[in-house]
Amino acid sequence: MAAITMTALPSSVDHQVVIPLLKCPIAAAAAAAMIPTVDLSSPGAARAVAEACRGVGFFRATNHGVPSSLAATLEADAMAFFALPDKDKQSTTTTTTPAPGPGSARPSLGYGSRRIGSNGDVGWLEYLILSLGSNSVLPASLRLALHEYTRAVRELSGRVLELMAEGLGIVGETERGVLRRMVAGSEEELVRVNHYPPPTTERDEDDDGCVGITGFGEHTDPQLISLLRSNRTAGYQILLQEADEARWVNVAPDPDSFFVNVGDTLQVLTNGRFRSVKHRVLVAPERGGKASRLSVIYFGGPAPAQRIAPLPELMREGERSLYRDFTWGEYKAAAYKTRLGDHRLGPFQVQLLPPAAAKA
Ligand SMILES: O=C(O)CCC(=O)C(=O)O
Ligand SMILES: [Fe+2]
Repeated sequence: MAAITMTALPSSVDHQVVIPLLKCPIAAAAAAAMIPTVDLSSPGAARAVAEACRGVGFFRATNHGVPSSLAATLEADAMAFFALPDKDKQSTTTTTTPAPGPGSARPSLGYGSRRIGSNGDVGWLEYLILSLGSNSVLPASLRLALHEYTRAVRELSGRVLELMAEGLGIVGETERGVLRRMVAGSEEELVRVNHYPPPTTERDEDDDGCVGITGFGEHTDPQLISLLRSNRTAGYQILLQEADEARWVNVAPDPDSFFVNVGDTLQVLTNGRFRSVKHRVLVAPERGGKASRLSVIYFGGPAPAQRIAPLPELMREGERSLYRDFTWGEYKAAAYKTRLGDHRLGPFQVQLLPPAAAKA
């Protein structure tokens, strides 16, 4: 097996943490064709969004209407933040919330490095995680940039949720807002800024190509929807299900687009018609490469008391729910007690999912 020796650490924290190695998957060029792209301004957008969510659970959204200047400003401010000394970054925690203990029902808000959640997951990254409703002690310009950016991305998320509903056949001015309304004003919206410093490594190549290290371990996102934008540094991968085989596929970075993920909650709300897709970030040492990956992800979740069950308007006669009833609060509590890669919907499932895209 190939070996990677880390010779530079992104932070002085936790030198003992051992970050797992990963094998690189198939070449990005071959993978590009497998990632659906939806032009959100096109008349067929609702149908295309639904098709992508049924098949892959993931798509690249173009013509999304979020001004590129907002992302550029945020990116510059976030990079400046991550370049601060560790002690300054670590003092950036939310003012109102104490750190959660192991197995807690909520993520630790504020700055983090290497450790993801409280159950032993680690990755080659540092990050900021903020609840849109919380008070954080961030440098003023970063706070403003995040505010402006998330305001635009929230709006985009609402539009995409409407397109999803429409693509599922829920039409009518009011009716198609069913998913959008679950997220808007729920106070369960999070934004996460991830910074993956370039590793300085010695690497070997094995027969299948290179290996890298875990930036962010494999998982599905628990909320309804996630919208990700990154800079030009590669690393994001999704697990593509093809017939009986699942394989990791590189998603070529595209700072002009948003990448939309179906979350676990949306899978349940659609009774398995839409799929939450497993994804991860691999940090691969490119020879001589010094580029950091910076990504910003908006997560849209419902209110804690929201009942999560298949939407009645979608259910065909005689169709049974694949899941037992639960609330978002219950799911969140269960999800944050697990490891990243666990099948978190498993304990809520009462019937196996049919093969992807088999349902109309
Ligand atoms: O940072 C990335 O590119 C993706 C990270 C991710 O999947 C997450 O934060 O849920
Ligand atoms: Fe994720």
